[in-house]
Amino acid sequence: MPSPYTIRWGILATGGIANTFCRDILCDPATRDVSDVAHEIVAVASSSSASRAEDFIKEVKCPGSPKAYGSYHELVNDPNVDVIYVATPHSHHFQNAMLALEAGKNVLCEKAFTVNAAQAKKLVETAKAKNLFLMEAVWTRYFPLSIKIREMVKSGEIGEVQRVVSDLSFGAVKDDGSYEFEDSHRMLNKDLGGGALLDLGIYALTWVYQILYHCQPEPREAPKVLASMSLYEKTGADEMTSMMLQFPKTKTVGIALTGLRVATQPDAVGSPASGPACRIFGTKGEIQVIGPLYRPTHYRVLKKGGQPGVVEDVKCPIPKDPKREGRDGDKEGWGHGMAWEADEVARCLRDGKKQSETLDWKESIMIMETMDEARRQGGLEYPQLIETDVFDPKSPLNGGKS
Ligand SMILES: NC(=O)C1=CN([C@@H]2O[C@H](COP(=O)(O)OP(=O)(O)OC[C@H]3O[C@@H](n4cnc5c(N)ncnc54)[C@H](OP(=O)(O)O)[C@@H]3O)[C@@H](O)[C@H]2O)C=CC1
Ligand SMILES: O=C1OC[C@@H](O)[C@H](O)[C@H]1O
Repeated sequence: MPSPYTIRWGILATGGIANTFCRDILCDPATRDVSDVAHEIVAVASSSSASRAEDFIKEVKCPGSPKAYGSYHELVNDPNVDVIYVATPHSHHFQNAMLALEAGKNVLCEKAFTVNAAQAKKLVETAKAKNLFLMEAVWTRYFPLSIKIREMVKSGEIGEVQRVVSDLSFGAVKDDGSYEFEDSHRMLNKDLGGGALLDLGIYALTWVYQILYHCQPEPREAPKVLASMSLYEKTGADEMTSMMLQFPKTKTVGIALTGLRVATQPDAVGSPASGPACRIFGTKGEIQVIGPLYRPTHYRVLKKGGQPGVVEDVKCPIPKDPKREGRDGDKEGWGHGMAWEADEVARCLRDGKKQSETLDWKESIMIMETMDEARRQGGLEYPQLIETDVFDPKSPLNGGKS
């Protein structure tokens, strides 16, 4: 068997999702039936210090001898790195991804891609000009469950799809109504691009887009957007955003909901008892996706005229790597579902592709435009430092060092 195409990752930031991502890409690809590509972590950077990067390398039990850097600048200039994973808060994505692209590095950037569409366009222009790969890390799109559902929609399994309703909301408030997060936390802090829309709303929109936009035949049309938003009185970040997307040519409608005060599934995350988090309505039936919509592992197909109570009920568990030690007492081993998007990056690099067909630049920009429009209607603006589309390698968001 030919050896897998192995890509060398540089990890930019050492927070929660960087940890999960690294553990996932260090799982044996065979556990998810992958043999054509593989991953290696060759460098990690923390804006705090090189010793924080060293600690992180130990935390994720990274094999080999990855470099530990105390600045993002050093990381992007490491000649051994093929691709940078940007895992900072939303506020930082544009400046950090530009830093990497300007240094000639391919980029996988966490969601939401940027703070606004103008920034996303600048990233794309730069990737194009420098002939580099660039992708927004919406991992959910690469789940086998998502691929299967898009195939069912395209093949007409539930007839013509007319409507999608999707919701990703956290009930993150205590009994006294105050938030479980500090106001300075990235979920609520406008300096870090906080609020429901950029953090969670992107997934509700992902489900609308991957069905009603992505499954359209070319040329695909952009939606008209009507939004309602309520802002948290203490920080001004959005705590509830509801969007209606109308695609006039196909006469379809998507409703994307997100919020921090009420939960999609108040009983338990992943519980079907609270009902599906996404409903895809077709003329011959319906597909229901059980949440959470960022990491779904369960869907149902209901057919028109079917026997009452008889549904196709499908579970898609995320493979674990039994050879890796359990995480935080998780005896099942590692594997959270993030490796599929990393496999896509590896295949694109191997095949010389600069963007992923599953979430291409045009669609990422369009989703940012939808969020811009929701923010315009809702009156949500972020500080100029994080809204600017002017790249500054010395920006405090890049660690302030040149
Ligand atoms: N795909 C998914 O399922 C998930 C995606 N995310 C996305 O990942 C990104 C990061 O989220 P998460 O890992 O939860 O965030 P964390 O706060 O846990 O980590 C963010 C990291 O960014 C770096 N950073 C640099 N400047 C700042 C700053 N001013 N304030 C805070 N952190 C800073 C820090 O790393 P260092 O000090 O090493 O530089 C920090 O550890 C977000 O875009 C979020 O939307 C988050 C959770 C899940
Ligand atoms: O992307 C995400 O998915 C999981 C959530 O817990 C997190 O807030 C968000 O950033």
